[in-house]
Amino acid sequence: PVALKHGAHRVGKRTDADMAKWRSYGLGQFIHWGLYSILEGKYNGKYYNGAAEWIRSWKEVPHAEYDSLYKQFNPENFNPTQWAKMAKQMGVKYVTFTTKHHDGFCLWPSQYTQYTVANSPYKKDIVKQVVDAYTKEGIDVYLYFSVMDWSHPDWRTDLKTKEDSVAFDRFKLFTKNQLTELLKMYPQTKGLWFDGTWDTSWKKSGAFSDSLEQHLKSLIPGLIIGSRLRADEFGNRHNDANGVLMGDYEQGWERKIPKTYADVHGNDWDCVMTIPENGWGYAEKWLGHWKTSYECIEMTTQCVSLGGNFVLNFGPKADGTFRPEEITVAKEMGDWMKVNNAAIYDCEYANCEKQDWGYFTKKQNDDKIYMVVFNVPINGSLKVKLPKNTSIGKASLLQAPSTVLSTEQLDYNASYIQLPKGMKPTSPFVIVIDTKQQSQVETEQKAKT
Ligand SMILES: C[C@@H]1N[C@@H](C(=O)NCc2ccccc2)[C@H](O)[C@@H]1O
Repeated sequence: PVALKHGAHRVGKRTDADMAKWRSYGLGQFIHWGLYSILEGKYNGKYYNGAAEWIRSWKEVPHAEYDSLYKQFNPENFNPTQWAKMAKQMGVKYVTFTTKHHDGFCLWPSQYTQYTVANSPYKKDIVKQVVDAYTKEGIDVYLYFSVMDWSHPDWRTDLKTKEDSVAFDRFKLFTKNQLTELLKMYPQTKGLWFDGTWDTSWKKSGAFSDSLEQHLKSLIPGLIIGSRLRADEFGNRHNDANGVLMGDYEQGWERKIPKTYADVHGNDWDCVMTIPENGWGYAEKWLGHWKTSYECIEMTTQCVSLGGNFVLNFGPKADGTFRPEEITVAKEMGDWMKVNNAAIYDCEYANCEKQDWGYFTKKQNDDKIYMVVFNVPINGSLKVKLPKNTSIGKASLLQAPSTVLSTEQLDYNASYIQLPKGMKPTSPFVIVIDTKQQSQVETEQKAKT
C-alpha cells in the first residue's frame, strides 16, 4: 500500500452508536431551497434545460442579475412546522437541508459574508427554523454545504498561479469559518452533506480537507460526514490511493442506485434522488418523466435491500410552498410506510440472492427477513430461494400477522409461498419470514422418523 498522511483514517464501517442510528434510517428527505427557486428554471421567458439550481451558470443569466435576486427573497408562505409535519407523515427519519448551494447564497445569517438571508427582505434565519422544526418532529437534521461558491471572489477551480493559491487559501479559511459557525449555531446537526468538491483546486487541497474534517468532528463528536468532502494528498476523491473509502459513508450515488451488493464494496452509502429526471431546485416545468410514489417506494426498498439509505429531494417554491406533485408523493409514500415501515427501518442487506418478485431486507440485530413484493407471478406463488442451509419457518403477511401463508419446501433452501386465494394486491406488500437453519430441519425430520 501507498504511505498516506491524508487518506482514509479507518478501514470498514464506523461501529459507533451515532453511525448505527444513521444506518437504521432507510428513508430521508433532501430539500433544495435558495435564490434559484425564484427563477424556477427559466429566465426572460426561456426555459433552462439544465438542473434548475445551476441556472446561474446558464449563459442567458447575467451574474449580476442572479446575484441581486436576494433582494426579492421573501418567502411569505414559509412554514417550517408544516414542512416537518409533511416529512413526518412521509416517514422520513432524517432531512438534509441546503445551507449554501453553489451560488454561495447563505440561508443562515453568516458573519463571514453579506450574501445571506439576513440581508434579504425576509431577514430571518431559515436554517435555524428548519433545524428546530424538524428536530421537534423527531427527524434528525443534516446540513448540505457546497464548497464550490460561485459568488466568492477567492473561489478558484484550479490553482495555476501564486495568486490563485493565495486567494484559495483565503477561501479555505472562509469555508472553515462558515462551517464552524454552522456547527456552533446549530449544535443539533447530526452530519454534513458536502457537495461541489470535484474541481482541481479542491483535489489539490487534500491535506486541508483532512484537517477540516477532523476540526469539524472535534466540534460535534459523532458528526457524520460522507466521502464527498475529502481528497487525499494525491487528489484522489471518495477512495484514497489505496482504494479505501474516505469519510463515514459513500456519497457517490447521486441519481443512481447500485445494481448489486458487490457495487457498494462493504461501505455504508446513501442514494440521493430527484423526483423529476434531473433538477433539485424548484422548476416550473419538469422535463420528461417524474417519479410516482410507487417508483419511489421501490427505490427506497432497493436501497435498503443493498444496505443503504434513500434520500428523496423536494424543491420548494420561492414562497416556501411545495408543488402538488411533491405533496402527493410524500403523502402516498407515507401511507405505504405507515403499514410497511418494519421492512425499511432498522433493516439491512439480507445476503439472499435477488429474485423477480421483489427485494429482501433483514432486520438489523435479528434473524427476521422481509420480502417486499412488487411482482406476483401469474400462478400466485412466489418462488423463494434463501441462503444455503436456510429455510422458511413461518411466512406471514406483515399487515396481517395472523395470515400464515402456505409454503411448499422444494429443497433445503428453496420454497414456494402461496398467496391467499382471494388476495389481489394493489400495492407492494411485505411477507415476513422466520427462517430456520438446516440443522434445525434435520432435527425435526429425525424427530418424525
Ligand atoms: C445533490 C446535487 N449535487 C449538485 C450537483 O452539482 N451535482 C452534479 C454532480 C453530478 C454527479 C456527481 C457530482 C456532481 C446538484 O446541484 C444537487 O445539489
